Amino acid sequence: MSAQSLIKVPQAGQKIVPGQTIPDQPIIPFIEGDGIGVDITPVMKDVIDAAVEKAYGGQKKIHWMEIYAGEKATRLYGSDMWLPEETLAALKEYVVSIKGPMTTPVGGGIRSLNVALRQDLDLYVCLRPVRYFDGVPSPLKHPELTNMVIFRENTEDIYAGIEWMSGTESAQKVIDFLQNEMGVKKIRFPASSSIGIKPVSKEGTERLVRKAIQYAIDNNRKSVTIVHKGNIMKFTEGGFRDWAYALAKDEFGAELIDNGPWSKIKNPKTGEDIIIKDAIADAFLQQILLRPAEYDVIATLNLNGDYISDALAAQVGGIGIAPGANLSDSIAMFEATHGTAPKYAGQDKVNPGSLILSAEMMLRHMGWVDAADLVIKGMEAAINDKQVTYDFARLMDGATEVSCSAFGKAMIERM
Ligand SMILES: NC(=O)C1=CN([C@@H]2O[C@H](COP(=O)(O)OP(=O)(O)OC[C@H]3O[C@@H](n4cnc5c(N)ncnc54)[C@H](OP(=O)(O)O)[C@@H]3O)[C@@H](O)[C@H]2O)C=CC1
Ligand SMILES: O=C(O)CCC(=O)C(=O)O
Ligand SMILES: [Mg+2]
Repeated sequence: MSAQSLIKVPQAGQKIVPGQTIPDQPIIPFIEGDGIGVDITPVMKDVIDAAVEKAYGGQKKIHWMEIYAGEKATRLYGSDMWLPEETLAALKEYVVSIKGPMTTPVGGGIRSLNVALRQDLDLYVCLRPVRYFDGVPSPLKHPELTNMVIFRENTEDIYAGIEWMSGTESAQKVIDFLQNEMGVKKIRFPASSSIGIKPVSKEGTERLVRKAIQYAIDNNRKSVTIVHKGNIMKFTEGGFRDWAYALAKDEFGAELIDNGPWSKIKNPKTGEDIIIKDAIADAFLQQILLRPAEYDVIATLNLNGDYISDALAAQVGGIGIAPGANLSDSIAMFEATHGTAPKYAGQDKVNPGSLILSAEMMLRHMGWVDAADLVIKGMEAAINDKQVTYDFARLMDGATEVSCSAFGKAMIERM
């Protein structure tokens, strides 16, 4: 890694320090992102600056600090510098940050930088709330019934990227080990198989499920559903389910309903029951379409969570307004659910809503609730006035299609 420093720390502004009051003038690092990052990131900053200015009349202000990863980093630091050391250091030091999407090639090439960031910073919760905004076009008759919050495990599973390419010495070694030492007889076509490993741990499951249940308690939600494929992958996905139920019992006092496995917790803050239940992933994917009102907080593994995120986003209008956060116990890095949408890059066309709503989550995380509320108000009003980007305009009657930047302006005018 290069020792050169390209990050310009803003002259004014202060670091956010975990456990201390958020300063009025925090420095927030941002990664622009590849592809449509160049379109959506500046719009997100403008909208957030306007909301903060309007909410606090200049008393509070974000000092944005650009840090680099992905293709932009390779242009600035050198051709193999996808994730410079100083970027990682800044994300750790400044604690709260936001990023645009980054490209991961299919098949060969670099491994996901997004996954690398989550693993290096141990951002074990991927938090993705899915809610409906009035007026947004949706394929469902009652999209407003979809109101779920996904807690996706963010550091383990097949997503950890432990795999070996077919035909390599390494793949052969693993196959030999499995066949000769572990008695595995079921690898079909062993001479040409690539092999991947799926680690799922008790600790990793427990810390994720603990956060999901605590969220349900703090936000007065009705249920937590553990989504897994534990009938087939018994010790990984099945382990996730069993450890999750056990944690609900041991740490939150969950009691079995009838003979189980469903259980319930009395919310200590409201006295209401929170149902702890589970669903097998394939059945869950059809039920969220047919009976979405029955699901609330979702706790799931990494790959399931990836699929479920985009599927649920589609139910409420698509990944143009699907926000998210990656969280550890001390660091929060916000990012949209969608990727770099390369065919639209640089066209000022796509919906900046996902990244703006990710920043809205960031404002709430900082306790800047008035500014966050203004962001929601601006978005609701722009959609209500049918001033929307192409993704909504193509499905709405009487809409005016506006550009990415014009949607940001439409939001600001309506705060
Ligand atoms: N966290 C991250 O950084 C992520 C990165 N990626 C990476 O992004 C790259 C591209 O992935 P891909 O599979 O094409 O998925 P994308 O999410 O980038 O795009 C898929 C489709 O979703 C729609 N879409 C995405 N973003 C928006 C937006 N802001 N506004 C409106 N519509 C949007 C577009 O649909 P339509 O064509 O219908 O207009 C687009 O073609 C890959 O390299 C992938 O690895 C993927 C996901 C997350
Ligand atoms: O890292 C990537 O390229 C894809 C990640 C992704 O799809 C997600 O986290 O939702
Ligand atoms: Mg995804």
